[in-house]
Amino acid sequence: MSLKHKAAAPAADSSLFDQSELQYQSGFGNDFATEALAGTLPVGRNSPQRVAHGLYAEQISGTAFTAPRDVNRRSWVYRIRPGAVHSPFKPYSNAWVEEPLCAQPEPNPMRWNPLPIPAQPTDFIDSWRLFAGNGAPQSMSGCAIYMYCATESMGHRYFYNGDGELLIVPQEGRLGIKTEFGLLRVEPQEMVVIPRGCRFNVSLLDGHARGYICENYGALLRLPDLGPIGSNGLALSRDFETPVAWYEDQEGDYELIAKFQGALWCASIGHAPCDVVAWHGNYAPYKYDMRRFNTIGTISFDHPDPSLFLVLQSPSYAPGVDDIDFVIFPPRWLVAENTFRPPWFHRNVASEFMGLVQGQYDAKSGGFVPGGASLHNCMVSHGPDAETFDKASNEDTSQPRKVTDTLAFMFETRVPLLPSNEALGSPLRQKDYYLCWQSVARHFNSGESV
Ligand SMILES: O=C(O)Cc1cc(O)ccc1O
Ligand SMILES: [Fe+2]
Repeated sequence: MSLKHKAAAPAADSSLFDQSELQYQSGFGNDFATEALAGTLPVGRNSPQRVAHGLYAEQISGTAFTAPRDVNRRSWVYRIRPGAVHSPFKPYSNAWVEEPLCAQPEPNPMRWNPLPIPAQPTDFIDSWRLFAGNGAPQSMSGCAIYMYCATESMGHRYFYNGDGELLIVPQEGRLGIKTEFGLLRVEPQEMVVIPRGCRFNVSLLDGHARGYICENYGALLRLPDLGPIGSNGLALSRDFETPVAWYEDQEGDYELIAKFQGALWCASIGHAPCDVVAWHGNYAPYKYDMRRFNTIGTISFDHPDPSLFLVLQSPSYAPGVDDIDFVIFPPRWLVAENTFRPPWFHRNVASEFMGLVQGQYDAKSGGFVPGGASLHNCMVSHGPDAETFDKASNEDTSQPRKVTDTLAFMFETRVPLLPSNEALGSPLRQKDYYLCWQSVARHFNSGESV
């Protein structure tokens, strides 16, 4: 049953995001305080007997009440109506959540072409396609990986995800995102994280939009420790941007769609859900411009492990082992001498789902295209294709070389990723992907040392 509300996006929506400078607060996981109406935030307490301006106080907890202070995340929001004011949720069926994961995945490398632009008008929420996943919302560990390709703004439809936080990586088309915590405009080369439970609405600012989503059921994404790198480097805390308070005060026919325990639900709601006038706390959406990543690599020899490209991690209970690593491969100098510079041939206990936002990835001469994806599961052999291998083994490594105009990324997971049946059988799947290694030549000569 689809309760899809066909109301068009209010005209004001696109102009909301037109402002060249939306305001953001800086710093990863900071304790923010922001008000759209001066004098709203209570001073010295969270829940006064009566909140200023006749608002309601509501706490949104993203971690256990008793989580250690350094990982404890919660925010207090002061809103026109409490979140509970909506009609009961009813099942909302939509193919993308019902799509099963393959129970018996094959140990083959896999690669897909980009999702085409849908022929039917499709908004952000209806456009998700499940590609792979592991774990389960019920155990609060693991993830699901989707790709989206949408042609319509969400209008009066809002969404929240009770199963996990959403890491969204746009590949084409800017997104204007209204959230309970304020407005975000996100463009390709940026990424955005919407916390579990946060209500939001996506407008398309460029006609259509395509990208990747990692739904994280487990521990909240955080910045990694830097160890011997020191106090600066990789993604810098100050470059993470969280919106300032913004609210809509509209009555009308709205829909609130929820994802909860692997199913979609829909409730009607008589007002626009982003009615938070002020908030404070450290549980809120944030975006990050990946062009700001301080990429660190070797200045001597050898190709380091890609953990050096880690932006955010969702830690597991095993020390040093993450449920999810979000890793990026931005433009960078390659200077390693007497080194095979691109990614090496390898097999990895972790499972690697990759996407390409722009340009060419340095391990592949073709086939891995912007908007496409690849999956190299636990211990599946992969690495540079034959052409890349030949080129890199003959490159003059006494000269530095710059890798430019490129941005690839990887969702790397601790447990194997089960591809969806839809992804396995999709016409987008490059069934001939394995061929890119079949012409890797035999050079063995027992009489020569190099
Ligand atoms: O292309 C890949 O497979 C991702 C990757 C990149 C790299 O530099 C080293 C290891 C690795 O898995
Ligand atoms: Fe790899």
